Amino acid sequence: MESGLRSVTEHVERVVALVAPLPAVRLDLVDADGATLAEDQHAHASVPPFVSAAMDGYAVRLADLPPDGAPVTLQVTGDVAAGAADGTGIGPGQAVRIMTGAPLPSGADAVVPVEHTSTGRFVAGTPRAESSVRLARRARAHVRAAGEDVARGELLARAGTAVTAATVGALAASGTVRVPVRRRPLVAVISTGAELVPVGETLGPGQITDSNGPMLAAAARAAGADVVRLGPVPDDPGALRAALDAAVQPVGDPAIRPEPGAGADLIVTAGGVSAGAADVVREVLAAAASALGGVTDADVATVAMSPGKPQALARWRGVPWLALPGNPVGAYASFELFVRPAIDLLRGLRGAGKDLLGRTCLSLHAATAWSSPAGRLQALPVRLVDGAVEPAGSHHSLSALAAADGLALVPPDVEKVRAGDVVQVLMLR
Ligand SMILES: Nc1nc2c(c(=O)[nH]1)N[C@H]1C(S)=C(S)[C@@H](COP(=O)(O)OP(=O)(O)OC[C@H]3O[C@@H](n4cnc5c(N)ncnc54)[C@H](O)[C@@H]3O)O[C@H]1N2
Ligand code: MOO
Repeated sequence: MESGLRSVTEHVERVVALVAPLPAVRLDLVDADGATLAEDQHAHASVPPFVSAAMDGYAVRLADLPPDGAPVTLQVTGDVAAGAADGTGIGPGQAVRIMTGAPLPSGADAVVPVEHTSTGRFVAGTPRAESSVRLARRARAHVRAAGEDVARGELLARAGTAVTAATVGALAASGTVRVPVRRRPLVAVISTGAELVPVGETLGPGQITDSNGPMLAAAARAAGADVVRLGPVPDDPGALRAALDAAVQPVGDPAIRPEPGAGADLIVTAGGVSAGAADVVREVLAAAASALGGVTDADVATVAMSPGKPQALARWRGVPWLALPGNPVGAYASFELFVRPAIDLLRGLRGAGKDLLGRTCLSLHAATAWSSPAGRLQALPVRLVDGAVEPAGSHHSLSALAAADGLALVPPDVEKVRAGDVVQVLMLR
């Protein structure tokens, strides 16, 4: 480790100490996708709720069908469509037309698919004309038992997992209406820098387009957060303080943000955190002890990583604030290493805050050699080639990041990665 630098692991620990899971709220299931379950979810009801047909065909009594497979002619006494109420029953020598998902008539214990009967096929929209059908016993009964898909009381989804489309489907089917969840956190993204202009605006001399703001907002959304974007703010402490205040103002839809007075749950700034004369984040953090207030728990550090060395943590009016460096690749690497774990923790995801660096790494072989700075964890944009990885471009360039499939995380004590070495890769897509 380069002397005087804080390890990435220690910085992650400080991030983890700054944030806590959001409180659990009850949301309508249909609004809960993307939120995290706060309690295990069990099926309230069986799926299907009744014994039903698994095929379009005829409901029959196996006792009427010779075990040797010889065909028989049965009298067709009725129709049962999906959605029909119970009531139809069959007796000896009888069959009824039945559609997939319809309740099996009392007395029936098998369904013979229509294509294996003398009827051949049903014509949609045409009423039943046949009064009898010839068919034979099949190997399978084509009947779904009640609860075959989901048994009442069965564990369907665990606390600490995200509500996915599949979770919504399984819970809706089994009678869940509202769910206890931790909602998507609201992350305020603020880019700082006098040189920045918003996307789409014409650049004047010395100006560049704010790319960190849109990039970090996209990354936060992909990590399961909602985002409010502020700035870019100039290198003026008053302007930054105003943006930070705007971030913690109540915002949004009360249906999904039920706590009264809730603003951002996490603030992320980019830029202004290193040694420059106009480094506005440093300036606002340094005023922590002054009468201006707002900032508490300020913690400025140089972290043993490359890129992304200058970092800071604080609270703004109580809300956790992660200050990332302005260099775009450093800002992105900092997002993956520090902001994503904070979002995971706010969401209350299982395992969040425990093994943060190991969470989505793959062990992959290096396809070529590259060097890594002594004493710093290297976060290098890499691309996949035949299952191995190589640098995606020149080390700290945005074009390399755009081409990258992942970030190779090379430990501080490794200065040379050789072709064939195994490296840990945080996958980005
Ligand atoms: N004397 C020293 N100078 C620097 C050090 C140091 O230790 N001593 N550290 C360097 C490192 S490493 C980094 S990283 C940068 C980080 O500095 P800041 O966080 O203060 O970032 P800025 O100075 O505001 O910007 C750095 C760079 O990134 C561009 N930038 C900033 N914001 C955006 C944005 N939203 N979109 C696109 N590009 C952005 C900015 O124009 C600068 O080129 O400091 C080094 N200097
Ligand atoms: O920390 Mo800076 O992001 O190395 O370039």
